[in-house]
Amino acid sequence: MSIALKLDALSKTFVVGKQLFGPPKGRVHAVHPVTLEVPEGETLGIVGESGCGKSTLARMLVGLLEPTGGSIEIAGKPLDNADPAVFGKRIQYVFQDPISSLNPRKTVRQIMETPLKRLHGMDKAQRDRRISEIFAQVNLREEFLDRYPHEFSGGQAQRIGIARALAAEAKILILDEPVSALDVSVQAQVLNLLAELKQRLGLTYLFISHDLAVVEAVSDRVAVLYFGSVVEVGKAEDVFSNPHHPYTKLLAESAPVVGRALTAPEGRETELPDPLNPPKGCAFRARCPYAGERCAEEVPQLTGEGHQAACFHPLR
Ligand SMILES: Nc1ncnc2c1ncn2[C@@H]1O[C@H](COP(=O)(O)OP(=O)(O)OP(=O)(O)O)[C@@H](O)[C@H]1O
Repeated sequence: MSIALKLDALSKTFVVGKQLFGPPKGRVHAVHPVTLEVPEGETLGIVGESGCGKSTLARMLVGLLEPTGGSIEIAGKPLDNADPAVFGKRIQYVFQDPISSLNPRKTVRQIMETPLKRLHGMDKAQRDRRISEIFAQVNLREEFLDRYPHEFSGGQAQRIGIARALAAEAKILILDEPVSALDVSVQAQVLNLLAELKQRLGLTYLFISHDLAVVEAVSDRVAVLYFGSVVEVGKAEDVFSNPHHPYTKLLAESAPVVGRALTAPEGRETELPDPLNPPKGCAFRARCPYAGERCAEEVPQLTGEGHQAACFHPLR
């Protein structure tokens, strides 16, 4: 199977509190070096609490943020220093909040036309034909084309967001919490549509979400992010039913109540460490019931075949 997306030691550090004179106040390692391969046609779920680096990772993948280190390859071609249009044709982003991610001053037709003109140089007749084709694929009526984003329900607006991403003809979509702003009944419709499009168009998805139940249902594999690092990766059914990393177990036990604070064993921290003052060793150790001396000294790396975890005391 060929590899759609390959990340090699991809990382992002933000410099915060820049001063005119003197050193910056600090650095936030939002994404530690991440190495991952996503085979063509796979849905890779990415889960983790707020602040663990999901959006930073996703933004680097679509060229919205410049990586500090490492590289991104799509279908074997590096994307280093690529033009935004090159990113756009290879990988597209579907945003969490569909209505506010669409330009409120443009009609849906204008929104759809932009990528067709800019990325594919299509003339008017070609654009009209392509827009009709895409609208049929996402089950939207063409009469919607002359309306503005605020005239739509959340579910319709998310279909428009998906339609816009399809217009670029990219084979990889980053779905950033694509259904979490929608009513439960509409969530299922949008997830079914995404599944159908993936089959029909041979797409590869990165599906980012807080909602483990949704991620488990839609993903082939899952990567668990903690404090900017992938701490566990494996087949979706294995990762949640048989977690190897104590953090994944904590996440799985906290599901499916979205937004509920994670619980921790008595006497243990419940919060993420301070990103400006990261701990030495394993970033999860203050919350971990199994933490020992080695965890305070060394950063565990991903180990294992297929199902991998970055832990000195993995659960079996
Ligand atoms: N522009 C920035 N400057 C400084 N720090 C940043 C910036 N963007 C993100 N961060 C920090 O990087 C870390 C990762 O943030 P990120 O938004 O990627 O997490 P997330 O998992 O997507 O969170 P959420 O689910 O809330 O969107 C956090 O500590 C955050 O405060």
